[in-house]
Amino acid sequence: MTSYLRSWLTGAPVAAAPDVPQVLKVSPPASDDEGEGTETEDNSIPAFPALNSAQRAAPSKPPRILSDSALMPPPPVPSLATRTPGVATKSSTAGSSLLVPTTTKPPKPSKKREKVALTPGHSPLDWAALKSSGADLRGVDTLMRIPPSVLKQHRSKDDAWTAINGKVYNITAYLPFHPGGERELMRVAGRDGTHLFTSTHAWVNADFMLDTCLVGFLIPEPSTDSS
Ligand code: HEM
Repeated sequence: MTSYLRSWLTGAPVAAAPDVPQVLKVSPPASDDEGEGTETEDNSIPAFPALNSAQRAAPSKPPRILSDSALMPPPPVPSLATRTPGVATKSSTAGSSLLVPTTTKPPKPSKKREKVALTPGHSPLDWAALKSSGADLRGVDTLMRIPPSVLKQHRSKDDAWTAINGKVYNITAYLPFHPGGERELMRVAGRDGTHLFTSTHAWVNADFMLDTCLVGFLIPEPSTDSS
């Protein structure tokens, strides 16, 4: 044993040492999957980049440094503090390109919709109560076919009709209940008020609000041509 250690340390050839077990060199199987690999299989890891690759062939160059003119210009400084919501900035290079487009529109200097103080007993709830009270708000017995010439005859405060979306309503009873005021509502008396009505408040359901005031349907003026 001592002679074996000495020869191992000094590198001298080992003399016959029958008491020392032989170290066997065991090579692993060629492939884990196949188990029984052939001894000729090459398991060496390829060089990366490959020895015959273009990378290796190309002479190594230092990284290209861009000149100022080749560089992308820096982004403009956003002028958010001075920005008015919904208003585009004057210069497109002064930060507006960074701003998210907005759907908010600046308030239009349009005509103000005047809210009218309704007299006591004329709230929307009072109107709903009157509608369902069974009171005659039409003033006619049957629904009629009404041409514009007939509609025109009903344009006074005591007898006001108007046409909304092809339906003719007696708006006389509704006048004091109208949140926009009697005067505004009287503008459509005796004529087709569809356009004015929709452009003022398209969300209002006239069909429902005036259902008990329906007097008929607007028809085109019958032709006076006798031939
Ligand atoms: C004949 C059918 C009409 C009905 C049933 C009717 C009904 C109403 C209702 C329910 C409101 C309140 C809406 C709300 O608070 O959002 C209102 C408001 C108003 N209406 Fe009418 N309306 C009629 C016709 C008209 C017409 C023809 C005009 C104008 C020419 C008009 C002008 C207004 C105005 C200015 C308001 C604004 C009041 C506010 O801002 O609160 N309406 N109307």
